[in-house]
Amino acid sequence: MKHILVMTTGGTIAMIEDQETQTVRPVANAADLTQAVPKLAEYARVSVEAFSNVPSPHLTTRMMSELGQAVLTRLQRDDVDGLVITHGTDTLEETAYFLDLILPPGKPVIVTGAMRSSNELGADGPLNLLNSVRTAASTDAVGQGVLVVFNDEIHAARFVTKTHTSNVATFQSPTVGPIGFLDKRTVQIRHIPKPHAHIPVHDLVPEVGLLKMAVGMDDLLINCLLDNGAKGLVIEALGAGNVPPGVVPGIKRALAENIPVVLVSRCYNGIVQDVYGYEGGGKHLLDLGVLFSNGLNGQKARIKLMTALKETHDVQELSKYFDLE
Ligand SMILES: NC(=O)C[C@H](N)C(=O)O
Repeated sequence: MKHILVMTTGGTIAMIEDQETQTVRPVANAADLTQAVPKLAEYARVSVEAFSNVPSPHLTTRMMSELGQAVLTRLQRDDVDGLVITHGTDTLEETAYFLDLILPPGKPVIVTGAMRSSNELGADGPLNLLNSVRTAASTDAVGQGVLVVFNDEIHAARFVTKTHTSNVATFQSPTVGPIGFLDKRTVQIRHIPKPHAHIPVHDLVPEVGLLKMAVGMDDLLINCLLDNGAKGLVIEALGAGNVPPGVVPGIKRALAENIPVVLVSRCYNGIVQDVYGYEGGGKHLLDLGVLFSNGLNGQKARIKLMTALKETHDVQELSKYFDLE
């Protein structure tokens, strides 16, 4: 039987709803998670280790780096066949993608969580945990990069995103869909993710801003970030990758100061491209030296830039990371 290590970080999966106040708060012992699912023993020998017990909006980039190192050392152990990380759903996709970037391909690493706290009717944590252990113990999951298992679906970390504030089917992979699913009997991985960037760093550069574009915006916020030590910018552009003309001087300033600018779209589906040649259009931005994100959403492009900046500040070199997913 395979040995799967469950590392707990916190999140709603490790919370209970207070009946009096109707608010949700962390429980004392996150390790209780596995004890609540005796069926785990049918699929693997499971041990549990608490990394932290925080709601995921409290996670810092330093904690993310420390988690990355903790996961790396556990994966190097001969007696560990795979890892499941339980995590709050709010920033789950960022941690999953960071791990996907820094970990060598090999033993399965699954990230999961819950939308309903452990004592709520229809709590989804136990089944998500069981399905994650089943996936981690599956030979088909070996070498697929970090996966997110949620609501009977298996998603590649690089595309999955939280799409709903409360629904248990919140995790979706826009444009590409899930790579597989689970049913009562089987774990089915139906699509193999393409090779992706591997950036074997130990931590991230935190000073990377993420800015969403909206009608009539100018470069005020970009200048504010640059004046306050930003080392990189990710712009969530309009449509296929366009910004209002008033934003362009800020982008030019960033590039002149050797601050890389990465372009993603604020659209839920699709990728940014050099389609429009007008002032602030994708072609104009590409010609200025803006990097395109190859389908990542804003928060993931930010994680990639924060990670890649540990390796190089050279825009040409950085572009190689963004050519890959
Ligand atoms: N469903 C959840 O886990 C949400 C929670 N606020 C968290 O991210 O920690």
